[in-house]
Amino acid sequence: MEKDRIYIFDTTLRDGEQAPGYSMNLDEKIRMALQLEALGVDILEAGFAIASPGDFASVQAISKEVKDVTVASLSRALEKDIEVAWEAVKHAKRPRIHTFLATSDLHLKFKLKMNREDALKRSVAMVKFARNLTDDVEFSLEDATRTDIDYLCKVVEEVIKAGASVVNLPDTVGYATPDDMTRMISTVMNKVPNVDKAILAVHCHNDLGLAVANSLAGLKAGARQAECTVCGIGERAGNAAIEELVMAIRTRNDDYPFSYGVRTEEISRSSRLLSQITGVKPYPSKAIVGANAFAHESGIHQHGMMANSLTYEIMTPESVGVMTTSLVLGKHSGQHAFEKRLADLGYVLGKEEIKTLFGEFKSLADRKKTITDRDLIALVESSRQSSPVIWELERFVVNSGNLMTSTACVTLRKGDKTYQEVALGTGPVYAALRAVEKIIRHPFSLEDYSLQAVTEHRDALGEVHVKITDEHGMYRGRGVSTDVIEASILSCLAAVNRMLDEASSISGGGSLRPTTSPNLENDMLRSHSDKEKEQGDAYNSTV
Ligand SMILES: CC(=O)SCCNC(=O)CCNC(=O)[C@H](O)C(C)(C)COP(=O)(O)OP(=O)(O)OC[C@H]1O[C@@H](n2cnc3c(N)ncnc32)[C@H](O)[C@@H]1OP(=O)(O)O
Ligand SMILES: CC(C)C(=O)C(=O)O
Repeated sequence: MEKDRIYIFDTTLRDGEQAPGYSMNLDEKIRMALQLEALGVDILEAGFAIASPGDFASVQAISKEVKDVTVASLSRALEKDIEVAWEAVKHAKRPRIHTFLATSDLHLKFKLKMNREDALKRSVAMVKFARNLTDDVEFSLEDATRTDIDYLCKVVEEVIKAGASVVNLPDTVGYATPDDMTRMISTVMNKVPNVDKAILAVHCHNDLGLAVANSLAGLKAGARQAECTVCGIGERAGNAAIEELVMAIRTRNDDYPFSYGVRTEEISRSSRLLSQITGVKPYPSKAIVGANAFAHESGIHQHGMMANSLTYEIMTPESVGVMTTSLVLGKHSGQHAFEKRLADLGYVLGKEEIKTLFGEFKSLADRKKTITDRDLIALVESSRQSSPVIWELERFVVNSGNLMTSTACVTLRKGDKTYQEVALGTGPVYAALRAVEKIIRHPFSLEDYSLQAVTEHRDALGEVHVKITDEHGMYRGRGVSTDVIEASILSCLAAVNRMLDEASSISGGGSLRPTTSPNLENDMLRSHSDKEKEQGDAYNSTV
């Protein structure tokens, strides 16, 4: 069956730009227009030429730049507006004048102060006036969905007689439901005798979140032009989103058997350019173009996706120009996705190692919103460094401020006993390390301390390297945590454990042998939830 062709009328640069925060300058509008051409929209409403000299200049420039798209300018039903609109679009390969007048009694009475008869006459006169300038004239009955249906049919009939090639029936305030749209378009299709001489269009606003559903209903009932914007930007709650409308038609083509000229693989690029220009990103869960539209974090979904992407995706990311689906690792992820990501990173790990790492990963994920590849690498690498475990961190509290001496209360575990000490210091790290020193009762000096972020974002993992010395040698330690004090204590304990291990092997040999620098590296990585688990343990004694 030959599918009906629908026409996509993009109004990102007109109705979209009317939304606060979305103004674009001339250069930005041209870039966006060229991308919309690449996207394959049929008609591009480049602006409202009489609105300002800047709008005029951009409509004119876009008319000269684009080649494969009809370029329209909006104009009120006034001769001067129509003349200016024509001046702006006349250099386009396919120019269109889009003129409009409200037809609902509410708008006529309070805004335009006109009666129905005068509005009808003005509409007809202005379509004729525009037709003297170009063959392609679109007329919009503003607030059509709140217009008396018999009067609406009359206006449609008369403007078509006057030469309108497209008649648009907007849901200007987003009041309609899909049933209303079906009723309105079907009535016009059935009652207006010359309706086949023009294309009917829908232009739906999203005040009730129904703009795309209403546009689909209008198309199904017989409209063949849909007016929309990239990401659904536009007045108030916006317009129908082009990407949602087209992908709904593509994905559900049996129910909406239309063909269209949009190249869907350009959708993501168009949305990205809009964000880049306006500085406004679509919210993450925005359909089709939001950052999460093809991202899966939960274990059950990730497991299904790894078996067959159809389990949780109704369209491929490639079809809208997104490179790939992403399996985001976070606290809801399962072991299947965790193992796959590690394999992708080149780690071939045994079952036991995976199990241990997965536990550490879950603890880390409780603290960090998303786990990046660098977090995973830090996790694996940390676990692979062998370290003697003598002292372990149980918990700590630090008190610090610019007008006080820092204090730290640290609790360490050795075997099944816990030990606690309080120490002062010039800063919280120093205080914490002094408390460690008091607990272990083995003096050492801190020779070197360095802190760096190993991962990105605000909840980045901090990595601390320390070098400590005692009378026998120098020992290194490394600690990783989202809390820099914790990373500092962990790195210190890693070095301390190495130092004590060395000392015990010396005393085991009967005397403390002098050492050269053992240059040992020792890593620790912990999470708060490990600590929480342990909080039930009682303190046993204090040194
Ligand atoms: C539903 C829509 O999205 S419609 C498009 C809305 N977009 C915009 O308004 C953006 C661009 N607009 C503008 O820059 C300005 O409003 C202009 C240049 C068009 C007009 O500015 P001003 O002359 O200062 O008029 P203002 O905006 O205050 O008032 C609108 C006037 O247009 C009249 N008007 C409104 N719609 C129409 C129409 N379709 N046809 C004829 N006149 C209309 C109003 O009755 C009012 O007339 P009045 O000045 O005689 O009272
Ligand atoms: C001018 C028309 C098409 C409009 O933007 C609306 O009614 O929302």
